[in-house]
Amino acid sequence: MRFLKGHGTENDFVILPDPDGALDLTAETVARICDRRAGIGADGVLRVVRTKAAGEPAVEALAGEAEWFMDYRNADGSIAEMCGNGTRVFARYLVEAGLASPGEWGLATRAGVRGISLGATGDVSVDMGPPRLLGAGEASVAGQAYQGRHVSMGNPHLACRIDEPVAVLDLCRAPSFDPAAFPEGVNVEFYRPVGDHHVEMRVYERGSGETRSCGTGTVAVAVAAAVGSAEPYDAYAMAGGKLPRGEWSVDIPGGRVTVTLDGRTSHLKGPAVIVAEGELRADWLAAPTTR
Ligand SMILES: N[C@@H](CCC[C@H](N)C(=O)O)C(=O)O
Repeated sequence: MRFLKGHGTENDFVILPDPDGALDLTAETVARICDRRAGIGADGVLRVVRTKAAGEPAVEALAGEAEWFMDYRNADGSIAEMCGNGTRVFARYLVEAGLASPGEWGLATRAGVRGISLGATGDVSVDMGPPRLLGAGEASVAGQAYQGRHVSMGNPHLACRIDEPVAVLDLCRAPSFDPAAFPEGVNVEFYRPVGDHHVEMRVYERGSGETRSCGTGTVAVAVAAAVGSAEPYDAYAMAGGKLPRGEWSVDIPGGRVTVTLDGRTSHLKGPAVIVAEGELRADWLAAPTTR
């Protein structure tokens, strides 16, 4: 099985080209590939498949709008709706492989079609769609509770503002949250304002643990920071289309991205790097997991 390795602000992925949807990619195989000691190691897998061959009727219905589908899997093998950094890396791969042209085009995801904009080299910009503010939530780390905003970017986020530098948080263990409020699980971000329209952030991702960056999380944080505490939580949830405006710099452990909110939608801009390519051995793939 051919693979490539890439990252976007050190959120790293194994890319599996599967244009015709021939791969039977199980959760166990994804978890083995993403294992950082016994596999290649990654925060997730990006399966590159033609939208018409996605194998999921809701995605195949997008084939008229987007030639390619990003089938994103978390490191534990679970399936997620969206991955912001993944869209940039996926787009850079398609262009480098000659499967798409520099310019503007749509990419299918489980959260819908996302607008990609990129040149032959350099940063990739993605129209991430309108963030949805869904109310309040709470996460706890080492017995300390933090209040946050529930933001949907197609996938669920809980963006918690903290007053201390994000570096001091102990994210060796998953933050706890109310499973009744987040039945599908949640990606938990902690952010602190460090300047005008500038925040630092760390994230504990559903299905992958702490990562060095999370694109959908950076947008969720920019929205939470823009809304601040001035508005009651439900006011934004109920006010259709009343989204904030402004450009935000979000510092994550893996670098910096720019998030632009224009009152209607959100844009994420940042780097995307293809690092390596190779072949997964058939005998390793076929062998049972040994520890
Ligand atoms: N790292 C991603 C988000 C990946 C999915 C997430 N872990 C989930 O389960 O929702 C990003 O860059 O957005």
